[in-house]
Amino acid sequence: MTPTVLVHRDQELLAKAVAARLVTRIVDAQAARGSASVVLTGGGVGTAVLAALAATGARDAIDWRALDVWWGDERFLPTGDPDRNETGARDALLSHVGLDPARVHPMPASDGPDDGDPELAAERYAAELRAAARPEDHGPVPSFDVLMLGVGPDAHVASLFPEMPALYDERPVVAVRGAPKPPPTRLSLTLPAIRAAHEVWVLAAGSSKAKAVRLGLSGAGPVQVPVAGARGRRATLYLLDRAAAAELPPGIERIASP
Ligand SMILES: O=C1O[C@H](COP(=O)(O)O)[C@@H](O)[C@H](O)[C@H]1O
Repeated sequence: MTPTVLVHRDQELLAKAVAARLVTRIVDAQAARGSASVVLTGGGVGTAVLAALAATGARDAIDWRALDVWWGDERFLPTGDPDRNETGARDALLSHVGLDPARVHPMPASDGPDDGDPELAAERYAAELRAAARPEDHGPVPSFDVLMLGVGPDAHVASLFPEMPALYDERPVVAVRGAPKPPPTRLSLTLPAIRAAHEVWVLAAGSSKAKAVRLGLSGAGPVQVPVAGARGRRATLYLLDRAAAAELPPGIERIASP
C-alpha cells in the first residue's frame, strides 16, 4: 500500500495537526473497542507532538485511563536521564494527563532490573509486549492503533540504523550496540514489530530530513533505508513540513495544508 503524504507549513503546525489527528484516532479506537494503544517516538517532532497534545483542549476527549502507551525505541540510560525518550514524553505530556500507570510501558532503563544488560532488557520488553498481545493479533506484539516514528537524516527509524544487524532480526525487540547517533546503546522495536501496527505515522520536519523522506518513498530497501521498511497494516502516513517534503519523488501524491 502506498503511503499517504500530508504536508504542513512548518514544524509548529505539523505538531498541532498530528496532535489533532492523534486525538481523533484514539477517540475512534476507544469508541469502537473501549481502549486504544499508541507507540511513541523520541526526537524533535515526536516530542513536539506530545507537547501540542498537552496544550490542546481536545485532549479531554481522550479517556486517558483506557490508553496503552508503548515506545518504539529507547536510549539505554538510567531512569530519568534527560536523553531518555521516556523522560521527554513524560515531561511533554504523560505527567500532565490521567493515564493508568499500569498501562504506560516504558522500555527498561540501564539501572533497571537487568543489571545493565541491554539484551536482557530487550527480552523483558518483548515479554511485556507478548503478554499484552491478544489472539486476534496473530503475533507476539499487540496491533497498535498508531505507531509514530521520527526519522533521522540517515533514514533511521526507532533505533534501526542503516546496515545494522537489527534490520535482519525477526525478534520484536532488540538491543542495539554501537549506534552511530549517541548514545551508542539502545533498545528498539524491529521492523516486524513496527509492521504489526494498524497505522504507522512517519513524522519529519526540516530540510535535513528531505533526503531520508525521498528515499523512504522511492522503493529503497529497508536495510539501506530503514524508514522504507516501516509500513502499517492498514495505513502508512508521512506527516511532513514543507522543508522535509522538498525532495519528494516525482509521482508521489501529496495533500498540502495552507
Ligand atoms: O535517536 C533518535 O532519533 C530519531 C529522530 O530524532 P529527530 O530529533 O531527528 O527527529 C527518533 O525518532 C528516535 O526515537 C530517537 O531515539
